[in-house]
Amino acid sequence: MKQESASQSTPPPSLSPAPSSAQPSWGGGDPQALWIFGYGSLVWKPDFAYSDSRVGFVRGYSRRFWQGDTFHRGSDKMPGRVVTLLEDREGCTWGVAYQVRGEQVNEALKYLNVREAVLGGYDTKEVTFYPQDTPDQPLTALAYVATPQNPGYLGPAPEEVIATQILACRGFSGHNLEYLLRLADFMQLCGPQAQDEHLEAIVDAVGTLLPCSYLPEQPLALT
Ligand SMILES: N[C@@H](CCC(=O)N[C@@H](CS)C(=O)NCC(=O)O)C(=O)O
Repeated sequence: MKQESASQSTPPPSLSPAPSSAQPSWGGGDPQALWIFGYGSLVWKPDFAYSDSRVGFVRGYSRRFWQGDTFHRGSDKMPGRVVTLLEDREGCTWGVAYQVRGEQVNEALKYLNVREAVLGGYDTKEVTFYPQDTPDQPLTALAYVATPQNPGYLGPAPEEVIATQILACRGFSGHNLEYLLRLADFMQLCGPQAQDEHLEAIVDAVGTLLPCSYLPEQPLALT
């Protein structure tokens, strides 16, 4: 379901995946393996054992801070804002895919079921993941996506409103601002080809709302 025009760039031609002849594989050729795609807190805090990881992207989805969170980064009275994936033909979302193998598979799924589904309202969805270094060898991965049907879903709001909510919320995993900035840090590390205008607009709005957070280029001369 397309709820707003695409606002994220797709990867440059050099990163575009190979023609459809390249078929995704669940475990990258290893029958005992499973890839799990993270695009929010899983990017910096997977908190499950894995055997391999890849930075890369999924196409056909845009990341949006449209999921409410009353446990990790918010409370019942003040739900925080965390990310989900919005189906968007022109969308491209960067994140990290983690390969779990053997006993790691069940351990990871049991852990994520509690963290993402029970506590977060996310469902699982199969996505095609394109590793940054080998986009012509896509992988099938499991992603946790919060759909509009889940009770915690908050849906679209102006980025300034989202920024205000993020600044006001904290939960059992920490402040909602930490969640936003850690994701922004990851996107910085991905390089210039990884753009997320929605995320950038929220970070800019936070900067406007928090002028005291402005750090001058040069260290202040302490008098
Ligand atoms: N499913 C997305 C988003 C996951 C996400 O951010 N989930 C929240 C649950 S509401 C979480 O685990 N938060 C832990 C934290 O904020 O430290 C991902 O793959 O990263």
